[in-house]
Amino acid sequence: MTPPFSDLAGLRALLTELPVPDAAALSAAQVRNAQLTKPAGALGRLEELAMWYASWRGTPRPRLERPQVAIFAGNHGVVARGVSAFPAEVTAQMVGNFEAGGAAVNQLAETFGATMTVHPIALDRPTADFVEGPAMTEAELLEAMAIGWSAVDPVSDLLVAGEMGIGNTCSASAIALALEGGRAQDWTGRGTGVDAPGLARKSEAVAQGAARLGPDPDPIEVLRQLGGREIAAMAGAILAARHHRIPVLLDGFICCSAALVLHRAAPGALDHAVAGHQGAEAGHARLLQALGKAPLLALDLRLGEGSGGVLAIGVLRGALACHSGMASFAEAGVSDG
Ligand SMILES: O=C(O)c1ccc[n+]([C@@H]2O[C@H](COP(=O)([O-])O)[C@@H](O)[C@H]2O)c1
Ligand SMILES: Cc1cc2nc[nH]c2cc1C
Repeated sequence: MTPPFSDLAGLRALLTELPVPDAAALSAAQVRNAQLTKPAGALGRLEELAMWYASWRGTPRPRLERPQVAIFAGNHGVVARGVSAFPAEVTAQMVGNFEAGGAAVNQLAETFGATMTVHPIALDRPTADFVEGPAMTEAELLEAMAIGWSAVDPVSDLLVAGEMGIGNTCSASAIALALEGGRAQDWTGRGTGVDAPGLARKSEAVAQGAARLGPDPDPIEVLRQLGGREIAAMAGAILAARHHRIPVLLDGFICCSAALVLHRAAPGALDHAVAGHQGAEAGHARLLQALGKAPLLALDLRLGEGSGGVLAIGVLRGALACHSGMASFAEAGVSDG
């Protein structure tokens, strides 16, 4: 679907008029939750999860039928500094692997019944090295965000935004540092497994890139200056999902850096999103704290591709099956204490 913005002013305007959850569906779901055959609260966070989902879908007894995974790929100029364990050509090679069905996320998407689309963005045109200057022009940022927006199928009932991009943990760390502050080392991890000298180069690049922006930078400008195309596309996709009232399961460190941009640009911009997992990348736990999100899973993943978000579909599906399928005390003839 064509994005309803063609310039930064239009994008900023959208962030001020975000759809809100359906209050009537939420209260009906709360009433239903209280009547189900279990001790109050016994399904723990599954109860919250089901009611959250009901509120965004506008129905007290929802099912999850059309989950969508959208994977975005981009290349990064900063890779020339030796900040990744892998060369940049792996990005395009993995896109081929996604298209052929051979990546981990293909198997996970199939396991959890999600459709999957792959969106390589200008792989032959890496972003500029963000240590030296802006990673993207305004037009490039808008193009990438529009690709993300358009990738979201309005009839889907769940979105997982995933990514592939050699060097993108460096970009994600710089975004986090610029928006949250602290020390570059706190936000910088090993990504695909860079060695100690590479980690030192990466941390230095993160520090220098964020320092270029000065204190309290504008979040959308941070995305343009330090982001990658796939990160901008994920931000566009998460925003589109909000527009269509499609709940989102966030993936790993890079996905969460895209989410952070929206979170800082507009309070509540991630109310339709839940953290699918907490990964092993240094900085992800801190990033989730900054987002105020508790993860559903913690499996030490550090893959990206949307993998942790897709795995969490199973948890959400379980929550919805209980909420929408269980009998009430009255229906089952069980004394409600
Ligand atoms: O999602 C994560 O938390 C995550 C953590 C570490 C690595 N990755 C993936 O690894 C790639 C980036 O790693 P790097 O070392 O090249 O910056 C990129 O393709 C990501 O999908 C992803
Ligand atoms: C092989 C490989 C697969 C990936 N999937 C996501 N990021 C990746 C990085 C590499 C290097």
